[in-house]
Amino acid sequence: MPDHQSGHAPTPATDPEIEAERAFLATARAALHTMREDVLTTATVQDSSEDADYTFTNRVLAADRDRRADALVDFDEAPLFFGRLDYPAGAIYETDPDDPPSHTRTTESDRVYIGRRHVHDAGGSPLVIDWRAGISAAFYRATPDDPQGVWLRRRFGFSDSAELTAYEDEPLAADAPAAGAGGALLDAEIERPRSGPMRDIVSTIQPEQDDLVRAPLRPALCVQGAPGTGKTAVGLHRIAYLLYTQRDQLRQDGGVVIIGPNRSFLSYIRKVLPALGEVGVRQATIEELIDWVPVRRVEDPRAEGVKGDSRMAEVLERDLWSRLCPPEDTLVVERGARKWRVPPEELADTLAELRERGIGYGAGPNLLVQRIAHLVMRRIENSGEACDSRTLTELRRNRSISAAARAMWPKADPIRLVLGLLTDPERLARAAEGILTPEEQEAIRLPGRPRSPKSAKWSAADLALVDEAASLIGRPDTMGHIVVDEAQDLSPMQARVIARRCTRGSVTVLGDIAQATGPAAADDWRSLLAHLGQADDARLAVLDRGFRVPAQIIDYAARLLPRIAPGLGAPTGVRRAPGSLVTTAATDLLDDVTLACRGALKGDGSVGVIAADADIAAIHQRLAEEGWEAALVGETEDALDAARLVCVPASLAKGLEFDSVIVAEPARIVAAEPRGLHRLYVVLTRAVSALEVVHAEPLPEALDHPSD
Ligand SMILES: Nc1ncnc2c1ncn2[C@@H]1O[C@H](COP(=O)(O)OP(=O)(O)OP(=O)(O)O)[C@@H](O)[C@H]1O
Repeated sequence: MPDHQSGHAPTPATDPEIEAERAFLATARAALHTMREDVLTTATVQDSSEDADYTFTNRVLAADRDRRADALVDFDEAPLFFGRLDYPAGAIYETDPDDPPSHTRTTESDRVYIGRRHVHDAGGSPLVIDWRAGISAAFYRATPDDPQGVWLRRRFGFSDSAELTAYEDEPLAADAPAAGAGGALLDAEIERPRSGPMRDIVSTIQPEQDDLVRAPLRPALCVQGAPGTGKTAVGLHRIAYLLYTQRDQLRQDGGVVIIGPNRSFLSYIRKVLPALGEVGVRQATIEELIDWVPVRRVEDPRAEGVKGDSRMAEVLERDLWSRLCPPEDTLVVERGARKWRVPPEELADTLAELRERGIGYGAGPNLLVQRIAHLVMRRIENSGEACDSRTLTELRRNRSISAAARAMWPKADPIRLVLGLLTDPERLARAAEGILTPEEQEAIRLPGRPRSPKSAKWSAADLALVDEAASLIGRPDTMGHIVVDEAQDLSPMQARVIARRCTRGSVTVLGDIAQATGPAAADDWRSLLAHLGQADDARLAVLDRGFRVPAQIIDYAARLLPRIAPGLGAPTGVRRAPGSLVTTAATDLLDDVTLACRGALKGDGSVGVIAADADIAAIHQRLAEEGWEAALVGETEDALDAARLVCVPASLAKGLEFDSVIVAEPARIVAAEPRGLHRLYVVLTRAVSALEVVHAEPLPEALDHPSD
């Protein structure tokens, strides 16, 4: 990172201002260390007896202590603070004539240091303020037009080993010291070469992003953003912010989960929240969230489209409730020497009345037993015999009554229910009549003739069906807040999976309609939000400044937009990088991809080679033969950490980024799937510095001859 202060002058290593800031950083680090030691040495044992309750309490207290200590770990590679706000003296801190001035409270100004976590000294005075605190918002939002009381904003520059090396001042009030043109540290941070997992952006969150990060828990927030506009970054920082402001409520409500499109992506983002001091957030794919059965099959796109359609919810509901079976015979209950009879019409009425109450299917059998027991008890009472609660308990356990209830309201298992429906054409035809066409019914049959859940080859789309069935039978566990990234790919049935888990409507939805590749993906946010149960009051926000991709590359990829998302405008790249885009007509694809890699590896940062799924293994092998250590995304979970050169199947490129990207044979990426052009748009927008498109076949027409 270049050294700059107040414009573009390099900061001399011996600059007394830098020395003073470094000394303060060392003080803050030492104070954080002491805070952690204090937590770790806090006694947690409440009672040393063997009493189970106390043992449990002790365990909870110890776990809480460990969590708090984890959140106070200082990171070698991340600076403890990254910014400073100067206010006129007395504006922030109360002045006590007995207190001598300090580094944060000088005679001219009150200084607020903004960092990853709160640090205070032994007397409890703040040294560093958590970026999520209310006062820190001005660091991200204050402008000369709206200084929010701030006199001067200072940003710090750090080396890779978190050594403070530079600062840059931005005067916000008219009487603040003037500075030259700033922004170099910000630009340098945004352009820093990429390698390994995603980093946090806490020091450079932009005002439009900050507005979303700090948006309240409700209403639901939906962010449409072009590639590289910071949606994922916003989602992760928003989680950290919400946990800071409403940790207890979120924990009580079931915690926070972030849902990403696949394991490689989740591995890519895994370090961001811990770097922000948040260690307990679950990161899962939607399949992991609803892992009813192991997924062993990739669904055919046509079947996936039908299985993901919300009409399947109706089919499942109809099939489940068709299991109710009004009795044909009179129920006879023997009790001692007497027999009590309930005719089938009365039992059928009871069944119908329960059904109309809108209870979950799973609650039915018990309630029905109770109702029938009551019917019998009333008969006993009418005969003059005195009954009490014991009579009712005894009747509820009566075998004839439970057998009748079981026959009328059979127990249901969600996995077996879906298995039965998708393997029995007649049953499916009954449940889907008037809802699915015969062709659609045919398309969603499970392959083979599986007899048991174990022998069936389930797909991810089947999981959402099982979850829907399970939700008709019982209630799933709910969560305090759910962030869904790449949400444009959710099928309506998957959206319903999420909707029923955030019953308080607390959800953040991030995505880009232009990047929707799922066969059942929505074409617009309003309809997806309706499936998420947020039709009425969700806030829909747009991010359109692209931080990842240089403008030249965005313009090139945006040629596809009129075809794939006619309503969406092209994003604005915040950087121009002349020469960042090269297209190479290859004579031999593998040779030319190899050549492109050789060139890209001469630069800094990561190199991603992206090709159609069917082609990537051959490319990977060829690069290995060249003697390069190339990782293959999808082969191991941490492929992105394993090497600088990474091969990526097009279907796993979503959400990832590399300094240089080489895209091999776009036409084959397009041809590989129904939404191939959308996939190509994703693939072309992964580069931070340079993109080389290598093609032996003609380029897709939309790219070669833009229609606008
Ligand atoms: N305010 C910022 N300061 C520095 N870097 C930023 C900022 N906002 C975004 N970035 C960087 O831009 C890149 C793209 O961000 P991110 O992955 O969050 O975008 P996205 O909108 O989710 O992209 P995609 O649609 O491709 O998944 C990341 O490297 C991120 O760190």
